[in-house]
Amino acid sequence: MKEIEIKPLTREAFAPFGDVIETENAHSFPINGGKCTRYHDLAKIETAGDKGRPMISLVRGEPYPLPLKLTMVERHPLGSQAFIPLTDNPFLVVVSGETKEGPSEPIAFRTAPGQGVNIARNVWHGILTPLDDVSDFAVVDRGGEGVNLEEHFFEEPFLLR
Ligand SMILES: NC(=O)N[C@@H](O)C(=O)O
Ligand code: NI
Repeated sequence: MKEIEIKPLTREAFAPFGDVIETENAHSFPINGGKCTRYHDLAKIETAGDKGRPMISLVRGEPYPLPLKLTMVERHPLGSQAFIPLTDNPFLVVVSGETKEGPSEPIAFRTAPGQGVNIARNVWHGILTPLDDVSDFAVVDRGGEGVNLEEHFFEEPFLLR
């Protein structure tokens, strides 16, 4: 099994796959008489297809142990998908590029406390993978008609560590 090193998540490294949702180095400005700071326009929500619309859900996820055997990735052809942690627990973000034969070798990131991600439409990714403890997330993705899930199972799994 080929091993993949899990790296810290950065906006730059994740840029080809979507957005990192965090306050660090974000465009921000005071609102409400200076009582709040707005970290503005951090991610692009994409909703394509018939009756496409953005929707917000909450997800409570069980943690996965590491090293993790990655057998598949998925993608959503009709919309983006954002995971915004509601705890300080880290989670694993796995993405793959696209080749003529399908997803490329995956890249694995570990979030810092509070970091979220918005996975761009049609980008191959691993399913939500909390680490360390049960974790809650706000999920912003696409509702509407049509099939918005495509899965790819690797011939050989990868070991993420
Ligand atoms: N289905 C769902 O809400 N999440 C998955 O698409 C995932 O990427 O975890
Ligand atoms: Ni997904």
